[in-house]
Amino acid sequence: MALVPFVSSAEDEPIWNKYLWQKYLESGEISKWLSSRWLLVECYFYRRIKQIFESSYAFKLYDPFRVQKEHLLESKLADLKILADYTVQILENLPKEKILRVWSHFSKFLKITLWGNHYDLSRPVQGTVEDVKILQNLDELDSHILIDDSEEIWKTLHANESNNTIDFVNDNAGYELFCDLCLADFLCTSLLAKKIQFHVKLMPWFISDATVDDFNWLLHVIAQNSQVVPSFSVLSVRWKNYLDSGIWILKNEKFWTLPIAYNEMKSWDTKLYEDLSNSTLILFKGDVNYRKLLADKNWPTTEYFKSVLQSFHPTNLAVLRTVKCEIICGMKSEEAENLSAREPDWMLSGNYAVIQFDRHEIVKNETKF
Ligand SMILES: O=P(O)(O)OC[C@@]1(O)O[C@H](CO)[C@@H](O)[C@@H]1O
Repeated sequence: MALVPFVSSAEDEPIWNKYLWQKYLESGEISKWLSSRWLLVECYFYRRIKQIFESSYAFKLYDPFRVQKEHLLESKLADLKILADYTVQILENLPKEKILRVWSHFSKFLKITLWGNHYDLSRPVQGTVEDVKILQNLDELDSHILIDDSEEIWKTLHANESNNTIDFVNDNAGYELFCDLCLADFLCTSLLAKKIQFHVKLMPWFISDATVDDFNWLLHVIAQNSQVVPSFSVLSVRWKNYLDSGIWILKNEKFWTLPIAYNEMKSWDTKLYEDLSNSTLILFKGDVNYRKLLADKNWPTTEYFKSVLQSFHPTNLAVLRTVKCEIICGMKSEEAENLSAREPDWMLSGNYAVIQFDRHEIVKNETKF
């Protein structure tokens, strides 16, 4: 069965169809469900679901995954409260803290948002996501972080003093998004960030990816529970203030729901590439973003992160990802083989993670936007 072109008045239709046409020209045949690249087929599948609703009058904006996403967040409300209490307590004392302690908080918030990526509905265990108590088990989880470039990220943010713009390319709604917002709050309160842009999805995507509605709904849920959870009230007021004052900006560009690898972003969406180039740091979250950074290729596991990014170097960038599919880079020699011998499914289990960083270096003849 073929991946037929889209018939839609949506703004992403021409670019989707141009991409499918280009694949046809490259291979000489129409892309098919069973023989095309995994990334293309998966993205096409979710875009196709969107098209079904798009063409209906009453269900144009319907999100078929909303119930699942709401259920996941509701089932995690107790953990949200624990994290909210922790965040409020740390941030209240932050101005008095010494720099070394601020670093240790930074590293903790990074790890919290890293493991938040575990809560992804595209790979549920028997209909629900297997629970890990992130905050309570943070230190034990350290041995499962295979690559940790947190210090490099910290140095980069410090080098630019308090002038940083940070871009989050978010992943899952609900608990993971809540972790992202706690990190973002930490970055603003500690003056490591002056402005933060969140990039969420334009349409329901990979079941639990966050959309603008999910973002607003999360804020609504914590505001609604403010009476009973005082830390929700603190965060809810502060986060609304960040958004109202333009310190936090919410975006949902069409590029994130295209099947295009990031090394091709500059030619397919120059404006987005330019916008990201003005940032101090881009934080990519999750497995699919990782796949797009690596152009979904099976690189040698020891290949440098910088080289797998190919031509994608808009600015400093980092990826925080729990490992859920069989591609990875930047590992030490024989590390992957040793892990495979011990735990054959380590690349699929989501029990391992990476924090990888690429420092931006201006290369000769590069146009810096
Ligand atoms: O991007 P996320 O939320 O971390 O992961 C999404 C995911 O579950 O979906 C894909 C399979 O459909 C895999 O790449 C990955 O395991």
